Amino acid sequence: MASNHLGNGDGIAVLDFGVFLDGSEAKKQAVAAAMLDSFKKTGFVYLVNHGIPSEKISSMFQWSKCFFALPMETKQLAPHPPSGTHHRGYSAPGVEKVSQHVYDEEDLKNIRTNVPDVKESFECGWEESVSMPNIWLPDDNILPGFKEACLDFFWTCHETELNILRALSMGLGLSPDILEKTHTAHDNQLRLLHYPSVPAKELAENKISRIDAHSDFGSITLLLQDDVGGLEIEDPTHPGRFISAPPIEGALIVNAGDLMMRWSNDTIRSTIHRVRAPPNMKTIDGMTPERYSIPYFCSPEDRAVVQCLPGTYSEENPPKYEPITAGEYVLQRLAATY
Ligand SMILES: O=C(O)CCC(=O)C(=O)O
Ligand SMILES: [Fe+2]
Repeated sequence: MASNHLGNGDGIAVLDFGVFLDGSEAKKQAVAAAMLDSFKKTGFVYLVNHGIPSEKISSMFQWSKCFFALPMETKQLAPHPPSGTHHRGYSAPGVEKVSQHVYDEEDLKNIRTNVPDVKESFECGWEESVSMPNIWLPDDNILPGFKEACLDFFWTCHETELNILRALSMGLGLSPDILEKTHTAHDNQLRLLHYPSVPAKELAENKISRIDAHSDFGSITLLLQDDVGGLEIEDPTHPGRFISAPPIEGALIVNAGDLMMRWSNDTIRSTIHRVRAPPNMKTIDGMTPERYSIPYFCSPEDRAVVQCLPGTYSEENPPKYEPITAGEYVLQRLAATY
């Protein structure tokens, strides 16, 4: 059932999640255990038969291409607000800069100017949210169907998220609904990402970046990528070294975020990852291929207090983190990205 893309015991496991969705209790438990094991070792797992229909995925990538192909002035009609804390709408290339725990304004400005992240993104959440309202193109006629497609995809991903959280809870030996219970407010974020074609040399020499090394903030992230490649994760056995997390046909990548790491008292890793030049890329006139990806960031509801779960600490291994509300932690990280 489990295989491994690196062909050894240390890499990211590739699991058949269909066995969890349809299997007997014993089979569910086996998938849950294998998933937890991969999260503990690498912070990542690949899932096939994850429950998101492949037609919906291709269609969402098509919508993403149509959106980013609009003229810049049109995309700017759904502008991401200047502050990182209202994380909705369109961000042009170079505007958002992902960094790892840098909060000083001056330092952030320097990082942003010296090595810009050459990507553009569109973020949305659930439509009725009052705390973080969506920002759409002002006229439905500009890209008819786009908003509906995003919202439909949002809810499809949410279902898969809940199944993954059940598996994780079971893996941790806890009641299957323990994590799900704090995710019913679906304060999640669907992100469409486009990495335009850029000069290969500048990317290879790190004069520009696609997305710099960072960990995700929330509980888990579901990540879909096209077949271009370039995603890398920090090698858990050699900090500072990165290994490739290549696209696998039909597979969803799931990675754990900082809140999951805190919840599990560091048993689960929130692994640093980045997007670099794709390996063995075919350039055209010195330019890289463009790349599209779709992350879906899952967060517990803002009020949820994230504290080490039963079974993850003991007298010899006390809790490493103070309890924090999810809202407080995520806002603190988001504020540093713009
Ligand atoms: O584009 C990717 O594959 C990764 C994106 C990512 O890590 C993020 O948006 O947090
Ligand atoms: Fe990420």
